[in-house]
Amino acid sequence: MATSAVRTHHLTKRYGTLLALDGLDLTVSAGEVFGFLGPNGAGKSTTIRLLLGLARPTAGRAWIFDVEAGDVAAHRSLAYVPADVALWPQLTGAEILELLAATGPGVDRAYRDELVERFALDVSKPARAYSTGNRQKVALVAAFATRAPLLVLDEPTSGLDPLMEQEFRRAVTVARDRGQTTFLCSHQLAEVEAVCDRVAILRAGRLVDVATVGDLRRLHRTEVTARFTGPAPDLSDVAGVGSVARDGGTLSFSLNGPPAPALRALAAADVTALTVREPSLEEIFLDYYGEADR
Ligand SMILES: Nc1ncnc2c1ncn2[C@@H]1O[C@H](COP(=O)(O)OP(=O)(O)OP(=O)(O)O)[C@@H](O)[C@H]1O
Repeated sequence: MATSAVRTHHLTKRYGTLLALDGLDLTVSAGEVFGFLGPNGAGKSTTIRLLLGLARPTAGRAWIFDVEAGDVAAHRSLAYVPADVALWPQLTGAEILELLAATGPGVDRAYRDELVERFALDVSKPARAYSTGNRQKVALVAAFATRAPLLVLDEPTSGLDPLMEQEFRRAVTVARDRGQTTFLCSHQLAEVEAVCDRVAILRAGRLVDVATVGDLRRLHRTEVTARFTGPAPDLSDVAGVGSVARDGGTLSFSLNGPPAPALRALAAADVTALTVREPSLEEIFLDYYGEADR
């Protein structure tokens, strides 16, 4: 049995002179929830199109469960939710779910009914009457109800309200419990942080990092607050310490790298309370790209 759900080797896509994807090497293990992040134009959708066989690579290769991406057989293993869901306008939600069930890799009808309830989807309406969020719900219900081993989700929750976002997270967890793999492309960093085992960060077509959210946090700055009595600890020239701010008996600073030098400096003062806050994925993302790139 294949242990990788998605594998790419030097996957490259060029549009004229633009290098949209530059030698991507990636392995997503079967059963993982994998986040695929990057600012606009980083090459995320290009990667997905290559994985689905909707575009041909300029160089390199990609496999879905060891089947060449683009091979019709690869489609039997996956369900896809595009960023812009287009549905047949004259068909009702229920008819569309039936149509997708007939063409997809098998469907769990009982679970599909449960998802329709959970996502509060009125399947009696024709698709032309659906809002963006409702179209997205139809595609999500259809994908989550399949037994496809791989779910490829491109910005699947951009139109969903916070309640539905919770249902989405729940459905991803159920998929993981069933052993399905989720490849999730998203700008909702809190969502990625909540559901993903690992994340890949892409920038200008190149892979910047692949790591667990925990590992990323450890690599990035932590925010430290220390309350003290007596003279303020001297943190000038302490390795890794930056953005020091003092407000009366409270000192806050950011810390990069090992905490030992900062702790030694704090030990010299009478510290009464210490809080250490790990960065959110959003802060890590901004560290990589800077505010201007968002
Ligand atoms: N068919 C195309 N022809 C020419 N250039 C393209 C084409 N498709 C994508 N590009 C370019 O390739 C680069 C990567 O685009 P892509 O859509 O993969 O980015 P993305 O990471 O999905 O961005 P977003 O978050 O905005 O969806 C961009 O510079 C884009 O303009």
